[in-house]
Amino acid sequence: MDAELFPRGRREIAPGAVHLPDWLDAGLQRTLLDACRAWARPPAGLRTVRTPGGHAMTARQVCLGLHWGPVPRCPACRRPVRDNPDCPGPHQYPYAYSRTAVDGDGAPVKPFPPRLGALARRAVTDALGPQALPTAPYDIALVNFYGPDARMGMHRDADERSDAPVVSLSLGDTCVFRFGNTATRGRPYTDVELRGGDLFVFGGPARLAHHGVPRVHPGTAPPELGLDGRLNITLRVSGR
Ligand SMILES: O=C(O)CCC(=O)C(=O)O
Ligand SMILES: [Fe+2]
Repeated sequence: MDAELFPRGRREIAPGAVHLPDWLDAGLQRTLLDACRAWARPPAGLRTVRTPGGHAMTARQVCLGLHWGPVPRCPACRRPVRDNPDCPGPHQYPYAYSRTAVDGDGAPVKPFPPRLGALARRAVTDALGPQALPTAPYDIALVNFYGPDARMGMHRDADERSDAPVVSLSLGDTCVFRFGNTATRGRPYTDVELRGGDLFVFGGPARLAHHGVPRVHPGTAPPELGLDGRLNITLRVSGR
């Protein structure tokens, strides 16, 4: 028997941030995993992202719709513009969206599949209600693959021009998802266990909250799925 001591149900982690356990049924998890495997293949496939500081992110990533990644450093001062607001260089942000895998093989980004847009709208409706649906369509997917030692540091999803809720789907291994506040990368935050099949949506006052993945629990994926590791699919509206 595998009874939960504390049954997992819908939980509001912060105003506008909702965790819905077991939102994806086994068939949809399988379908999404197969699709992720296809999206991960070149051209414009899975890559290692380097931060503007030069560090390699441990979660590897592939983008659909628009490619998210670091822009080259400012040619004038060689520093990310975020660190030097007076820099005369042409770049405004250390990360930006582009139509090609600029920090990968340079190929055009794969198109955003309409069925992911429909899934995102269903997710927002279930988590936050139909009034939270954006007028603009969902048009960006980031697929993150986490091996046993991969993590993601605290950050905000702040490169979009839309305040539409972010939709996050988990497949495979369980992780600790840290959901914090809009002001700092530190406390207060809440650690949420995200398992394969779970949905997490953050919008409204939580849209620009810091969040990250401090830990993945290797070997916790449901064996029947056939995924060694964790996949996260993050769906966003670019507002372009
Ligand atoms: O893997 C996750 O659950 C979070 C991913 C994330 O925050 C991102 O891609 O911006
Ligand atoms: Fe994020």
